[in-house]
Formats: sequence, C-alpha cells, structure tokens
Amino acid sequence: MSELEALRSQIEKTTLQILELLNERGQIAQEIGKMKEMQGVKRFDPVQERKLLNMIADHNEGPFTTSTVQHIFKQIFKASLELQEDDHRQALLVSRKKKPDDTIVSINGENLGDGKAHFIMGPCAVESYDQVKAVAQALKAQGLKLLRGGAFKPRTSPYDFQGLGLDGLKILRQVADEEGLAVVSEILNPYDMEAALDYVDVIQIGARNMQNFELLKVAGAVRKPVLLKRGLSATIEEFMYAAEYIHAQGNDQIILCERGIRTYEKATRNTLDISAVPILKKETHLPVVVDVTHSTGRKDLLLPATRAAIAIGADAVMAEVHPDPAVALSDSAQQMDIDQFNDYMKEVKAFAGKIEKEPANV
Ligand SMILES: C=C(O[C@@H]1C=C(C(=O)O)C=C[C@H]1O)C(=O)O
Repeated sequence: MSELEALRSQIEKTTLQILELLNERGQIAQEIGKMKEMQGVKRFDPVQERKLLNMIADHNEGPFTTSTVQHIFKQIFKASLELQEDDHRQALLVSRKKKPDDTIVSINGENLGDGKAHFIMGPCAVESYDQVKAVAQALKAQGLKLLRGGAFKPRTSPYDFQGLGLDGLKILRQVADEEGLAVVSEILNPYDMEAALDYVDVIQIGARNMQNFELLKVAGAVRKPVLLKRGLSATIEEFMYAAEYIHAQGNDQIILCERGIRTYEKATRNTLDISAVPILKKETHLPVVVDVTHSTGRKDLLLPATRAAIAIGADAVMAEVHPDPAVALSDSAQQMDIDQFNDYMKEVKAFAGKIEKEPANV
C-alpha cells in the first residue's frame, strides 16, 4: 500500500469515527430535548452553547484554528437543535405524515381526490335568477355537477357591488336544485354561516379570509365540505396551517384552492403558483383545486392554465362563466361567455381524457 493510500484509509476511518460520535451526540441532544419538553423550557440554550464554545477554545490544540472548530461546532449545535424541534413538531392533521391516504371529498356524486379531473364553474357573482339559470343549464349540458357563484363578495372597494347576500344564496339553491347541481359559495362572516348552511353544499373561504381564524374555526365546526383558498400572499406553510384550523375543529372535508399569489409580475392578475399543486398533494392528503380565473385574470390563459393544472395533478379546476360578461357586475374581463365555456370544456375534456390514461406521478 502506498503512503497516500495508507493515509486515505486512515482518514476514512476517522471520518467514520466522527460520524459515529456525531450521531451519538445527536441522540444525546434528542434526550436533552425530551427533558426540556417535559420541563417546559426553551430548546435553544445560548448559555450552554457559549459554555461549549469556551470549552472548545480551551481544549483546541490545532491544527484547526479555534474559530474554525467553533464554526463547525456551531453548525452541530444548530443541527442538534433542529433534531430536537423535529422530534417535537407534531404532524399536522392535514399532513400526509399523519394520514397517508388521499382524502376524498364527495359532493353531488363528484369525488374530489379520486384521481380524475373535476370542474367547479359558475359566475363570479350571483346577479339574478336568469343569469345563474343560463350558466347552470350550460354546466348541466356539459355533464358538470358543481356550480360556483358569489353571494357575499369581498370587494377591494367598498363602493363596488357587494353581492346579493342571502338572496343570492337562495337563487343559487333554487337553480341548483332545478338543474341537479351542488352549490359552492363564499361565506365572509361567521354570523352568516348558520343561515348559509341551508343553501350551500360547499362553504368557500376566500383568499382574503384565509387567516381569518375565527371564520376558519366556525367552518371547522360545520359538517359540510370547505373550499379554502390560498391567501394573496400566503406561503404554502401558512396555507396548511389555515387548513389545520378547520381540521382541528373536526371537519376533515377540506379542499385546498391555489388561486395565484401576489408577485411583481403584472402580465397576469396574480402569479399562478403551479408547483404549489404537487407540493400540497405531497405534504397534505387533501384534494387540490386550481382557480384559473383569479390566478391568471386573463381569458386567453384559461385553457393553458387548466391543462397545466390537470397535468400537474390538480383534482379540480375552477373557472368563471357568465352569460354576458360585458355587463357582469364583477370580474367583467375575465369571465367566459357560454360559447367560450363550451369550446373550453371541449378542449379540456379531451386533454383530461389523455391525462387520465397516463396519470401524473406525484
Ligand atoms: C443539546 C442541547 O440543546 C441545544 C443544542 C446544543 C448542543 O448541540 O450542544 C446546546 C444548547 C442548545 O441550544 C442542550 O441544551 O444541551
């Protein structure tokens, strides 16, 4: 064996010794973490870390400088602390870690989360019986089952149309019953929840209310599915915690909706965070919907965004349809008219059919 080879074998051996000691140290840190948990004290202990750094300085004989070894050990302290925190962090109820199987949310015969693409379509806001009826008939003709429509509208300006409120929900319910559809509609105020339950099949919590924790708790206490939209600037982690609020109250029928996030980009209304879909599918067991209307804000992008959503594994797509978008009281520029909707559905169904034959591997 050459001298180099001999040294190499020596360095490999000491590397393995360090590895063993490192993990031994990690186990001790875990034990310490458990004791801290029981005693209710903070995991990070700067006094202890300072003591160790001083000890290292006192004992360091080189060739590494004291600042170098202290730097390495600070990394070790940090990793040990993370170990303690990981052990402590309980798996969220909405997490795959807690429940490996997909949650399937069944609404009116549509099973969201069953691996097939579903569609939630309808006008931005309920404006009249005739308007909702025209859209509902178009949905029915396409074999769709889930009708969306806003009765309580959270508008940026207080002077914009605020929705028909309970009267809007009554219109939705009547039309949905006539056409065999289920109603998805947003509730803004916890006080409206009880009355709304008589009219809606799925409670929507809008993006602006994703962290309205009192509203989330109320939605968690009801026994109807909740469609939770991601907040305008919410991280995926914050989105998951918002869903956890609902689940923690006992309602596990939650559908997550990616609807675009606020970025510097102005070409679209929001930036569709398409990678959020597989991340949410991986991290949670809940069905994921993509709202292609609010994320893009552009009719010309509805079809490509829908294809992307289906291809990447979304369980459903949401989009807005209005019989006469030009006179719509909200989102006038981005809603499809009935003809556009029919063309769109034709393309989308053909695409979804192809994807279902070759499901996305997430
Ligand atoms: C292991 C402990 O927890 C943390 C990690 C430390 C380490 O790795 O040495 C030191 C202090 C704490 O920040 C401890 O408190 O002793």
